[in-house]
Amino acid sequence: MKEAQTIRQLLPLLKPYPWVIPLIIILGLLSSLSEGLGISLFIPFLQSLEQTTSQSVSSNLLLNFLNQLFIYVPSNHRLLIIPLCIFGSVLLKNCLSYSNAILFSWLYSHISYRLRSSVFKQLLNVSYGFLDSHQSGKLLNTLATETWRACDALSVLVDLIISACTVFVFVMLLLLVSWQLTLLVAVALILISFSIQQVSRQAKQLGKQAVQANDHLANRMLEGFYGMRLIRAFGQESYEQKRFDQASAQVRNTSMKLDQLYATIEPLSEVLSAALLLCILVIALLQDRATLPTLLTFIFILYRLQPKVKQLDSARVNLNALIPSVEDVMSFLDCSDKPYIRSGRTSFKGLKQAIYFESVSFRYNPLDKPALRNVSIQIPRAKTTALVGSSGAGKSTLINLICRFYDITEGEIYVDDCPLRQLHLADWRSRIAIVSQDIHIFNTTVRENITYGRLEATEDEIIAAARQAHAQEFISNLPQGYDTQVGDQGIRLSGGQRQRIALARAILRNPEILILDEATNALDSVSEHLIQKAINTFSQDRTVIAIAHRLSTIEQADQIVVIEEGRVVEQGSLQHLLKLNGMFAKLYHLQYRSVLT
Ligand SMILES: Nc1ncnc2c1ncn2[C@@H]1O[C@H](COP(=O)(O)OP(=O)(O)OP(=O)(O)O)[C@@H](O)[C@H]1O
Repeated sequence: MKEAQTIRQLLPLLKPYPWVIPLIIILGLLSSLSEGLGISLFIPFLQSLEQTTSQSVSSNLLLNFLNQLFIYVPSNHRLLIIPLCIFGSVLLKNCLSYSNAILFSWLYSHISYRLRSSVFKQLLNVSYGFLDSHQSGKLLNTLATETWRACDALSVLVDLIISACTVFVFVMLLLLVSWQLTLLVAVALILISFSIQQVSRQAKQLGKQAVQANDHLANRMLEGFYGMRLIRAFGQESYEQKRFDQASAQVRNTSMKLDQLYATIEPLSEVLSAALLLCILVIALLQDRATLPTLLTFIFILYRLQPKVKQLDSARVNLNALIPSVEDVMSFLDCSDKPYIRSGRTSFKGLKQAIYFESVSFRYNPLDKPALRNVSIQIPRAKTTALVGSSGAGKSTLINLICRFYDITEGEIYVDDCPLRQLHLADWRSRIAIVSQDIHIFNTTVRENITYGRLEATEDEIIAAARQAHAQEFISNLPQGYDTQVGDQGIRLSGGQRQRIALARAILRNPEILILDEATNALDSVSEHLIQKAINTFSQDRTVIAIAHRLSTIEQADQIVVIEEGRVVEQGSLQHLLKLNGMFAKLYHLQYRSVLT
């Protein structure tokens, strides 16, 4: 049964609360029992109307039990006592159902919270390699939509359990009232259930299509957000609108089909059930085996059973439609098939001599060509190392490996004499700050953006960092100073201002190793001058690794590493490399000198 498979997948979610589902089942059973008892009490009540109770000794266990209940109640009091008992059981049933609903809402909110948190944690921990190979829209859809749908599956599961409890109790009652009629009902119910099964199969198919359509739509939304400038600049609004509408139409069509499918369940179930009820009534009356009160009670129980069976069927169909969402979230949370960057145990006390690359090779994917090949370099402490090379040479890859965003495929990186992989990851990264060209500015205040470098920094430290990054002046001219909201991606700031905020963030972190990925796009000369000045002061006595695009960085570097097609082709000081008259000298004269002339 597919439902059983889904339930098994949902079980890990329930693990932290092992007592809740048994409690829900017990409450569900008790509530069904009290409802069943309330309905059954109509038999002695109707019999007392006929005033036949005292003489009736039936072979029916249930009837005898109910008669025994009121044997000591004088018949003229029964008309009052029995309705009171019926009311009592209705009251009890509703109290138990209410408790179950409250318990479930508690469980639902706790589990959905845990699930969202686990999905986000997975997103933060899984290796970049995994993220690279998945579309961000798909990941966003998993986090934003499928997580909710997976929680809905849990809610449907609980509906299923409660309905199953009620159906179980009511079927037991029916058996006690008349097993022959119950058998007839059972055969008919199986037939009804079989027709619902067909609907259920279709629902699962549609559920899969719905997940795909949602993934696709989320992708289009993301592309729309991030590509907004490009779309407008290239006048592609109508093209993008068309692509978005197509993705949106797919979502509309699948969700409409799913809704239509859900809508068929109720009428289908009701028509088949009505036919069933009428058949039973006719058969029972023709056979004249049941007394009228018993028959009425049987039909009344059956009547109350109908919505429960319908609920059970809807729950099964819904559960099937939600299986793809559960699978999507569970497979994302499954740690066994994903790469992770594991932290080492050695704590990092500070760089003493150098970072050594020893015959390091790396490829992003096993089938890709290597991004770094057999790289052996030394990055000495408290010196500036400039990485130079043409686009796609492997400079950023080298930085990625130093930050351990990826793990090397061959060779070893040593921090002094300790392999990088053995260092405590958070320790190591806490000593690094990156000022990169693709700065991320959070949509919050200037202060929060700077404080991201060190969350516990004091106001004075924040201002000092901003001053050092030459950002204090423009920040104090902003409408609310440090409390100014900078907009999405810092849209309300200029490129140079964003860079200075990013620099202030790095300065506040007070890193031992500073990684600079210099902007290739030209900033205005004032901004560039200010940023360069700030970086120069800040770089003193720090280990700086710079992907160098500016002549000044190259000229101030203690060593230059030239990378081409993943290999280190030249290495040494500026003078040494110029004397070699090789690749760097060519690049230097062509690219950098031309900047001066
Ligand atoms: N996430 C990735 N997945 C797969 N391949 C990648 C990834 N990032 C980079 N590459 C590939 O690795 C090689 C080196 O790229 P890298 O980004 O290190 O170059 P780079 O020297 O920093 O270039 P640029 O100066 O243009 O930024 C390129 O062939 C690139 O296509």
